[in-house]
Amino acid sequence: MTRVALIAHDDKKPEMIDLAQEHEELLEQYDLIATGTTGKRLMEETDLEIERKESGPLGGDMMIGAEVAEGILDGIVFLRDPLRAQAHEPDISALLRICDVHDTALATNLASAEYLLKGLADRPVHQDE
Ligand SMILES: O=C(CO)COP(=O)(O)O
Repeated sequence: MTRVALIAHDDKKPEMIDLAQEHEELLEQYDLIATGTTGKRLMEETDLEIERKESGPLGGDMMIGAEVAEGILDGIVFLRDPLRAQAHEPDISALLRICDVHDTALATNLASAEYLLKGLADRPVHQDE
């Protein structure tokens, strides 16, 4: 099953919730994971089942990065706040870097998130899945 991570910084959580509500049928087809608070908010506002990792500042980005390194994650929608500094910036940079290392699909704004979510639905499924 296609495995997708959803992450949003606080000021971007309303956008993430709108995105998930708009594409709920599509997202239901995916195995979803999220950082702690993003996952909690999404499950409150949609009927989606989401595996929650730690909150971002407590290591959630790194837990998702570990899945990228393991090769078990197909894509990430990470709605970052471009206007506010984050205390866990090193973790965020590490997650972005490991996505590039493993060529994992990563969308960091709404416009690209829509392409990513729709594109993953059309992608050829690997034989070992
Ligand atoms: O900080 C985050 C990503 O860097 C998101 O974490 P939360 O979903 O727990 O708010």
